[in-house]
Amino acid sequence: MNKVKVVVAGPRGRMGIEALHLMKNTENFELVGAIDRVNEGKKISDVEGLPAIDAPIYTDIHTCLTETKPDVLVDLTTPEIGRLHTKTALSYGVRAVVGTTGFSEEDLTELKEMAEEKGIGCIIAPNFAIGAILMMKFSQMAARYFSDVEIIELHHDRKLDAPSGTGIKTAELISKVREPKKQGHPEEKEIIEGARGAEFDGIHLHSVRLPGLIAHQEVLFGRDGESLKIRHDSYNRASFMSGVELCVNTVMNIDSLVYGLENIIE
Ligand SMILES: NC(=O)C1=CN([C@@H]2O[C@H](COP(=O)(O)OP(=O)(O)OC[C@H]3O[C@@H](n4cnc5c(N)ncnc54)[C@H](OP(=O)(O)O)[C@@H]3O)[C@@H](O)[C@H]2O)C=CC1
Ligand SMILES: O=C(O)C1=N[C@H](C(=O)O)C[C@H](O)C1
Repeated sequence: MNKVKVVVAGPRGRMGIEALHLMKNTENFELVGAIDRVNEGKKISDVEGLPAIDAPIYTDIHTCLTETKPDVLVDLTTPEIGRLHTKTALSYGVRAVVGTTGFSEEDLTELKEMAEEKGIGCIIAPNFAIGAILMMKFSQMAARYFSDVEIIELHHDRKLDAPSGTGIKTAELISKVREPKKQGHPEEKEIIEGARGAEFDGIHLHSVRLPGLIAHQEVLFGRDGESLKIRHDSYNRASFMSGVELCVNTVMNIDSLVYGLENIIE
C-alpha cells in the first residue's frame, strides 16, 4: 500500500497533538515530519507529551518540505502562520489540508488561484466535525423558511479569531438561500457598541469565549409564533479527527481548492 506522507504544522497545539495521534494510528498515513517554532532537530518522540513517532521536527518550512518531501501538509496553527505555510506548501507542489481558521476572502482567492495553477488539491475546512457540517447544512435548509436568524458561536477562551471560522461559514451558507433582509427594528440603536454582534450580509453573529468550553454553536431562527434552534457541540478535539482523515485522503484525489467539508460530504 502506498502511504500518504504527511507533515503536521503546530504539533504541540491542542489540535496538533490529536492530529499526531491520528497519523500514528491510521494505516495509510505516514508522518514524515512536523513544523514547530521550537524543538528544531528533535524527534517528535523526544518532546514530552507527544506520541512516540520518530519523525523529525523542523522550525523552517522550506527545509522541512525539501528534506521530507511530503504529499500533504496539515496546518493547525494560527491565521498568520497558517496562511504562510499553505502558500509555501502549494508553491512546493505539496497539497494542503488546513484546519486553521481566520483566513480572509482575499486569502482564499489567492490560495484557490495557486492550487489551480499548480493543479493540486487544497482543502480549507473551518470545521472538521461531522455534526458541525450537518448543523451548517440543516441551518441552510431552515433559512429557506426562516429569514430571521442569529448565530451564536461559543468557544474556549484561548481562541484567537472571532467570529469563528464555523460561524462565518454558516453565515455564508445561509446567505446563499436566505431572502435578503435587515433584521430587528428598523430604528434599532446600539446603546453599547457591539451589542447586536458582528454582521454578515445582515445576519448577526455573536461570539462567546469562556474557559471550560471547547467548540459549540447555536443557530437561532424565528418567525411569527415559533422558533427553531439548531445546536452542535464538540466536547473534545477527537471529534475533529475523522474529518481530518477524510480530508487527507480526499486532497490526494483533487486538483483545486475546496473550502468547507460540506462540499465533500454529500
Ligand atoms: N477546522 C477545525 O475543525 C478546527 C480548527 N481549529 C483551528 O485550528 C487552529 C489551531 O487550534 P488549536 O490547536 O486549538 O490552537 P493551539 O494554540 O493549541 O495550537 C496552535 C499551534 O500553532 C503554533 N504556532 C503559533 N505560532 C506559530 C508560529 N509563528 N510558527 C509555528 N507555529 C506556531 C503554536 O505553537 P506555540 O505553542 O509555540 O505558540 C501551537 O502549537 C486554530 O486556527 C483553530 O481555530 C481548531 C479546532 C478545530
Ligand atoms: O479554535 C477552535 O477551537 C475551533 N475553531 C474552528 C472555528 O473557528 O470554527 C472550529 C471549531 O469551532 C473549533
